[in-house]
Amino acid sequence: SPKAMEGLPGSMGWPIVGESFSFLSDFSSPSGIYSFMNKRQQRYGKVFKTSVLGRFTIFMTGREASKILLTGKDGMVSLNLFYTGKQVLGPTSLLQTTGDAHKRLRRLITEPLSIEGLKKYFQFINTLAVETLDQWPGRRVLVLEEASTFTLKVIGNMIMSLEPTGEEQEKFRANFKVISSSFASLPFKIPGTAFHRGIKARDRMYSMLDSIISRRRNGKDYQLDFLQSLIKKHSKAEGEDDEDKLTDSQLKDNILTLLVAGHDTTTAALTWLIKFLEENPAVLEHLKEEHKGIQESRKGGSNLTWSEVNNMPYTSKVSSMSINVYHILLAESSSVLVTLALPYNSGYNIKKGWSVNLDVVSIHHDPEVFPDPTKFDPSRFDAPLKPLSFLGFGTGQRMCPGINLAKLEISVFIHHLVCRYKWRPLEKDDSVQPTLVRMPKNKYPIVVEPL
Ligand code: HEM
Repeated sequence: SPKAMEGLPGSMGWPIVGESFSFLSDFSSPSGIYSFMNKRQQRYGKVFKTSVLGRFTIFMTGREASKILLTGKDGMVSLNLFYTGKQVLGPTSLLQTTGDAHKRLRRLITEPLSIEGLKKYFQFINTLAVETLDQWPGRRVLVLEEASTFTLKVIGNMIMSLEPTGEEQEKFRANFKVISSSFASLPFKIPGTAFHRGIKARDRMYSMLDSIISRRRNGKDYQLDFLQSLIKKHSKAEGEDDEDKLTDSQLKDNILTLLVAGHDTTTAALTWLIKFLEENPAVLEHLKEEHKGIQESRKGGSNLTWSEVNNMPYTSKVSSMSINVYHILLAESSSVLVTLALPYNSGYNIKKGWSVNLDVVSIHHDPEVFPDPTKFDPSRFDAPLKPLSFLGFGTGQRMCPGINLAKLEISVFIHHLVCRYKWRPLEKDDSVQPTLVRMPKNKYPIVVEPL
């Protein structure tokens, strides 16, 4: 309550609405919530309290704060999802577990996301990128929509061998979109609301998974995908009591978790990158040189190979750069599970149960690490960075397990895009959607021509 937070620097704003209006208006502006944070940091320092979107909360920034919240002892904080997000994802989602249970679950469900695990999906991703781009010339392309379809088809295929076209794919996409838009909706579960539609779509998605799981178990269907390996290696047989194995509910909750955690993030990263390349011609030229070089050094075959995609140093820096400048996830929101001392010798404690946000945007603007923080300069990744200064994929026990997949999808797509096409935007509008994952409001419309 505001009373418990008395004495802490910061302001709770107006009764009920708190500081939500200034938060939301800064959120949708091109500079994002950085201006909200920056104004308050100037006034109160690196730790301040506020009241936004119905939550009394603390924002902290800086590497010391990240150390406490991200790399501290496991079980000190848990992810602070919205009520609707928790309900939609289900109680056994990786995002809702902490401590040893989190470690165990994470080991089981993220196994196929290792570099070696991804190798067998490379050809699918490569062909899909070529086929997607073949459809781009000669029409108005909404990059955000196209990137969304591409990343969803990739993950649908990896998880359950969904074909990129057909009735099953359409149903899967329709349900996923409804689930996704209910994730941070108002918490009213009555017919007609986004939350109610989300729960219904989640139930339909789970029925679809139930029937696939049952076909796989009784041998009517066999595929070399993520679901098959989970069923074979890690799922509980009836009556079995092995903590290291998953029940069917855990399996479904966590498949949905991978879909939700991996989709909007990769879609946004790919879209921002394409936008930034067009706005930074020198970087685009340098990137093209890397990719043309790869093409020219190929003897005979014209297809991108697994070893080539793992050797694109400039592309890797450019991808990190776009995440660094354009912050896909702005803050990490946690609930504190044990009382912790606030950093920077402030003398205050954060009490058990409080909500704390790590402001990642300000960390990425730290002039001591990034002297010209808004400049699109991939050479900033030439030398190793100071620990905890780039948190685009988080760090510590909860560091993003999808980092290799995201980088693979982006590198393959960008390779084919810059080798074969040029593009220009149809509108100049830098506004962003007021959503959890930062995306361009106009979906970045472009026209494309073959080179
Ligand atoms: C560019 C794309 C992506 C970005 C920027 C991103 C970013 C992040 C960040 C910042 C976290 C929180 C880390 C922490 O708390 O320290 C996270 C967690 C997570 N990400 Fe990603 N992610 C991306 C792609 C993916 C993909 C493709 C997948 C999987 C298909 C994925 C699955 C997850 C999961 C399951 C978690 C939760 C991990 C846990 O709680 O242990 N992400 N991601």
